[in-house]
Order: sequence, then structure tokens, then C-alpha cells
Amino acid sequence: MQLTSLIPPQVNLADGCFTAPDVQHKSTLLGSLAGIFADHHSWQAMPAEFAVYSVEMLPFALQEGELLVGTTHLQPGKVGNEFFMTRGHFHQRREQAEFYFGLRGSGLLLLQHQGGDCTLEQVFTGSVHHIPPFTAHRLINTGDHILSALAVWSAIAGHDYSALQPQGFKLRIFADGAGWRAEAQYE
Ligand SMILES: O=P(O)(O)OC[C@H]1O[C@H](O)[C@H](O)[C@@H](O)[C@@H]1O
Repeated sequence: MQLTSLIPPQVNLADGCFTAPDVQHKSTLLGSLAGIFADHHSWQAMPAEFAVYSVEMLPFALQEGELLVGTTHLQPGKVGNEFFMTRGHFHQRREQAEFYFGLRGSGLLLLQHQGGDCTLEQVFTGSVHHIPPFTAHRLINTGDHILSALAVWSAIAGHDYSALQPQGFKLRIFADGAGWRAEAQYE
């Protein structure tokens, strides 16, 4: 019997870019993030077509037991004084956890637990983040360079963007000198 070996998909751990036949790409444009940033006027004055972040992922079936892997690339920048961030979400299947791995850039992972408690974790090259069950999550780029984080999550997790509406996440992250400060929006 002749044994052969396959070349698997590859991910460049320096930037999170995948090399594989059917990598899926999705960009999120500034114009689609209505109501996400605090400063509505600044948001409106910015180019709606600007891609704030993009996600690339390997194509796996959305079935029970399967895992997904992908990278989020979040641009540096601000709307008013508030750093660029992902929309953020709970999983539709709340009990499903997720892992993030910081690859490049620097930022924060905002975790908001179902009871309302919030945690901020620093994201940097090599950081490992466990997103527990029942926890909404959002990436925030507080640096000057692109922030890329690899994620591994359950294919059946799904996204629930509406659960935090109309209030949104409790914490907002604003520029403060050369750093950042968190502001609570509600109790
Ligand atoms: O879905 P968003 O909140 O816009 O975040 C963008 C992406 O972030 C991570 O990579 C998640 O694993 C993806 O499932 C998610 O789509």
C-alpha cells in the first residue's frame, strides 16, 4: 500500500491570513455599524464604504459537532474619540464557548456576561482568550496598527446581535492621551 500525505490549509501566525482553496471573506463596512458608536455625528461624517474589519474563515459545514476557525482583522482608527471595534455578539446558542488568540496589533477583548458583569482582557501577540458560555464578546483596536485575532468556535454557536439592544454593551472604550479609558454607559 502506498501512503501519501495531504497538504492541509495553512495560517500565517504573523498575520492570521489563511492559504486554502476556499477561504471565505466577509467585510463589515462603517456604514453598516449604525448605532454602534457613541458619536453619531462623527460616524455619519465618515466614509460609509470604509471596511472597519474583515473576517476570513475556512469553509466547514455548520453542523452539530463541527468547529470553525477564522481570523478577524480590525483596522486601527476611531469614530470621534471611540476606538474601532467589532459589532460584538452573544452566541445564539448561549452555552457555546469560544477561543481567541491574539496574533498582531494590540487591543482589548470586551466580555459581557449574561448577568451584566464586564471584563476587559488585553489582546496582543500570543494572548489566549477563553470566551466562556453565556458571554457577549467584542474586539476593540486601541493600537496604531491592524489588530488580528484568530478564533475557534462551535459551528452551531450562531450569532445573536440583538440581545444587547437597545442599550448595547455596557462599556465603551475611548482614547485617553496615548492610552484608553473605559466608560460605563449604564448600571
Ligand atoms: O460577528 P461580529 O461581532 O461582527 O465579529 C466578527 C467575528 O469575530 C470573531 O471572529 C468570531 O469568531 C466571528 O464569529 C465573528 O463573526
